[in-house]
Amino acid sequence: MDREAKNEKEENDREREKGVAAMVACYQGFDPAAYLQYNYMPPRADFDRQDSIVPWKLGCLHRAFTEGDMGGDVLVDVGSGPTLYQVLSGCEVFDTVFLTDFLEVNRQELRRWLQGEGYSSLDWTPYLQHVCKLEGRRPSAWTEKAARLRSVVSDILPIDVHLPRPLHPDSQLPTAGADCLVSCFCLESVSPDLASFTRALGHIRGLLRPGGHLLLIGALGESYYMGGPGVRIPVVPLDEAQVCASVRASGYTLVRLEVYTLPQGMMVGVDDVTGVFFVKARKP
Ligand SMILES: C[S@@+](CC[C@H](N)C(=O)[O-])C[C@H]1O[C@@H](n2cnc3c(N)ncnc32)[C@H](O)[C@@H]1O
Ligand SMILES: O=[N+]([O-])c1ccc2c(c1)CN[C@@H](CO)C2
Repeated sequence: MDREAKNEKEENDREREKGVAAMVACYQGFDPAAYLQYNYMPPRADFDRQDSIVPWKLGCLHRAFTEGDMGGDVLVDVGSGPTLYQVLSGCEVFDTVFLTDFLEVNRQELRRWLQGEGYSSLDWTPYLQHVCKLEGRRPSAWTEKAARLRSVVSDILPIDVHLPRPLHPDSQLPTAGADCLVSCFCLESVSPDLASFTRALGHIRGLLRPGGHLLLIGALGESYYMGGPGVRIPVVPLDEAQVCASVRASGYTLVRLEVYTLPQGMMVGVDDVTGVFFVKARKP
């Protein structure tokens, strides 16, 4: 690499580090309870509304986890935040689940749920009941599903998707890697730009064994969201083509893309998201 190219690379690296550091600063005010209130209560989480976002997400995850092409023991959720919906189907398929997040406040929120009912900021019962219905079980089986999830969560780990190795080396992940990754509204919400989003996809790919699957849910057309009162967090605005290109450029085979377009009733003033994507991909 000649001197000029080396200088340009060093400048780009410095810019990238500044962008990532700025994102870290944005997240210092993240408020798990407020975030749950904004996004995981009606109308966005209304199980009686055909056009509600959360039932659409749960349907995508249920189909992806139960269509018969997944196997193994270990599921890792990347950037869990204070939410559990993303592993309610997967916990029936995998015997070991790792939840992960960058912030201790979110890891603490998840630990509170693990302690038992009534300790967490949101009542996840309607979610558990809805996924039981998707599985053809009676809604009252939600207590069995809650017990199953509590039994398979192996640890709640710190993670940073901007590191080439996002998890700490002694995180007890199998050497070969996880059998499945799920990640929802994380990478585009923590990356300063598209290149960083794509790089983070590459970093988490290293957590996955060859032949393992990635289930990715994220925001389309979003430039910011509120992570709490007065906590405005910038987001990389993505379109479908960029999502597919980044998934492929970071070394996955795209299995399918599903897209949800927000109706007016789902725009509640906490972000400017216009759609949600669901990607099922595979590490060759
Ligand atoms: C929009 S929230 C998504 C939460 C949840 N997965 C969901 O589906 O609602 C983004 C999450 O990314 C986490 N995060 C922030 N910086 C991160 C980083 N560098 N690496 C991994 N996660 C990060 C935040 O703490 C937050 O929980
Ligand atoms: O409607 N939802 O289910 C929902 C859930 C979480 C989030 C959004 C929408 C949109 N903003 C992202 C942050 O980038 C977080």
